[in-house]
Amino acid sequence: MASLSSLCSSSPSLNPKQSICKTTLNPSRLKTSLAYPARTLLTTTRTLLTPTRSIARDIPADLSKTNDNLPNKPKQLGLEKDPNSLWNRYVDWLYQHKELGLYLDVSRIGFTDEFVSEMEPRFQKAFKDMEELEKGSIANPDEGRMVGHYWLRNSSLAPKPILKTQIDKALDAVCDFADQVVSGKIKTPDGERFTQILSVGIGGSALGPQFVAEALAPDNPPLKIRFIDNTDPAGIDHQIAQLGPELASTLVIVISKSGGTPETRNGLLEVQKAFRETGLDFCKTGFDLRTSEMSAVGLLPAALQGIDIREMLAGAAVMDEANRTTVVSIDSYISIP
Ligand SMILES: O=P(O)(O)OC[C@H]1O[C@](O)(CO)[C@@H](O)[C@@H]1O
Repeated sequence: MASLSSLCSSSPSLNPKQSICKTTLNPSRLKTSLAYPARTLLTTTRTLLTPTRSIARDIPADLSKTNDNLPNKPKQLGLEKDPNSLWNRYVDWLYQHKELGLYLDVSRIGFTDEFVSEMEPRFQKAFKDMEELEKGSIANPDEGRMVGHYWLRNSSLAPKPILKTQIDKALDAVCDFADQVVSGKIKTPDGERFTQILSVGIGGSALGPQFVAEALAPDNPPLKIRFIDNTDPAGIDHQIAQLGPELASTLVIVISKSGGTPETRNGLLEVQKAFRETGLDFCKTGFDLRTSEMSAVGLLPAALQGIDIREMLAGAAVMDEANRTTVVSIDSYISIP
């Protein structure tokens, strides 16, 4: 059985030197660190903060002064008012992907048929560029980087066999680690199950996991997740205070693609301090990754919440397939009968 101490020292699958994405795509690495409490001498003195009320709620907006009342406002082409035209436009422009149960209604966006025609060459260029990206073209010339997001969803698309192997191995490692945490094989140093995840990261290193947690996590996930995604000291204190005694069974995940973002480091230092103040050690391990919601950065928090990440990837691959169209027209949309 994997133990926490072995994990903290050198778990082979999580060893930075064996990172999949680090050596795969470019030297710039995303670092994801895991930290665990080492003791449960919990004597927190932090108190919950009283939520403040937004001042905007106290000042009613004057809705009589909308843009519609401004003189000389140019008529926005493409915004139909007639109910029949609106319905036809809806029927023409509603996108539906039956397998995914996805609907996208762009009919209320104020573009005209002429605009769509004018943009056609640019659409075609975008489709071509996407095709090249999937094949491994350099998308970031400064850093000589390929963009492998599509391969994460379907590793057989990776342009080199070694990339495929590395992607598959990383996915296995994430699944294995998450399974062991969720099943309780990997425990806190006191032999308790982990109950909480605290994700520390900012901007792109927080938004994907936040979105997935909101959209896909079960109502009662095996581990609940919370985020420190800004530098607001009161907000950080609030997150830590809300953990209460469960700080002792919290798995901290620190995400940063550069590894040098001051805000993320501040968050990490604050969490470390909270551990220290409550008598908990903050032992670290880490692995280097590429930044993408569909890389370990997003997959690990998702798997720890009980989300079937292989299914999530399969769904994304189906959406990728749908996006490989080269047609932007009402003909490519499914009409409402
Ligand atoms: O992932 P890193 O390197 O910590 O960088 C985070 C920063 O990168 C961005 O995600 C994109 O530039 C910002 O929103 C954020 O401040």
